[in-house]
Amino acid sequence: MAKSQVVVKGGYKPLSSARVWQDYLTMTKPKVVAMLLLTALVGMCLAVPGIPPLKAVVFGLVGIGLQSAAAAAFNHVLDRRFDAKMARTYHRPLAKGRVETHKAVIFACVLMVAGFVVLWQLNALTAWLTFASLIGYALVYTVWLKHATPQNIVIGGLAGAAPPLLGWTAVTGELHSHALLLVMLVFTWTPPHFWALAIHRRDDYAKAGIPMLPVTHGIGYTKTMVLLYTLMLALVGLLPWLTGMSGGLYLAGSSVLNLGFIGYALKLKFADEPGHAWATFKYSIWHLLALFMVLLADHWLAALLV
Ligand code: HEM
Ligand SMILES: CC(C)=CCC/C(C)=C/CC/C(C)=C/COP(=O)(O)OP(=O)(O)O
Repeated sequence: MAKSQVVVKGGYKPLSSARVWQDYLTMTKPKVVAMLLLTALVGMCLAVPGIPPLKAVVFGLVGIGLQSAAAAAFNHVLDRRFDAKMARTYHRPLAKGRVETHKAVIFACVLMVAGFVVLWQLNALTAWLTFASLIGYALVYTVWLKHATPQNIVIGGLAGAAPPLLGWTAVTGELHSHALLLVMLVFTWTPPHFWALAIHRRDDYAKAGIPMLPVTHGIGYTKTMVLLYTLMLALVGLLPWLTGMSGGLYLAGSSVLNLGFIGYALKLKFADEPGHAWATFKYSIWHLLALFMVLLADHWLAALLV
């Protein structure tokens, strides 16, 4: 039976085109890419005093979005056998065999090339840095780090942390220390974001033979690491204010958000209850969304006040 067919009474029926579209969309990890684009957009806005140029915003978001989606699709291809072993991922299009591997590879390549060409219209620096992030996630993390060390997501997290810098260079064509501060924020946020989920899904990762921290070092140790990284995030979170990049609104907003994250991590370590690791993971997503909104609000407030 062709993989694009399903068994029905009396024969086979092709998958509906809506289902096929849905599968290709799923391969791009749309919610993750949306969050990556938000951090890129904030990087673009913080790079200049007023509103960034429309061409840089549109081409930058489209290009970074296409390359991120390509990286996610490559991840689906390369991880399909591991995805098939985990309850969270066994229903994915490639793991289930609904999309054939060669079609997914072509899809990812088209997104990758299109994204590169779009970013090239802006500047070579952004095109190459974004491509490096794609390689970092799709190859270095997915193929090697993920299966090699429990520090996989710490090192691999650099690719996911890059979009604020990519947004910044899309607008200015140059690297800037303030853009690197934004990268540091996402980089420090990633371990508690992921390890909270990995605690919740520990048995899944063990079954698939993936050496995530709760599998190799135990849940108690991972909870300690989550707490330490939330404390580190609170310190890194002070840097935008200490360096004069952001003002009082940012300091107040980020402090509330970071203290909230520390609160979740403390409860996870010292007063855990069923479902709290999952709640901590969910909080991490709202935390990052709100943190970048606060950075933006603070930046525009400063522009209004001068
Ligand atoms: C190496 C770094 C990272 C790892 C290993 C990781 C891992 C994961 C995993 C496994 C999920 C799926 C959870 C589920 O079962 O629903 C997830 C969800 C999510 N991640 Fe991450 N993540 C990383 C970095 C990032 C970054 C940098 C961002 C954005 C800036 C991000 C944003 C999100 C969002 C928005 C979701 C929710 C998606 C949904 O609800 O479908 N992640 N992450
Ligand atoms: C060009 C650019 C900015 C690239 C970065 C692209 C990108 C999609 C980064 C997000 C990181 C992420 C979702 C990791 C989870 O992978 P996983 O394999 O551990 O999770 P899974 O088991 O859910 O697939």
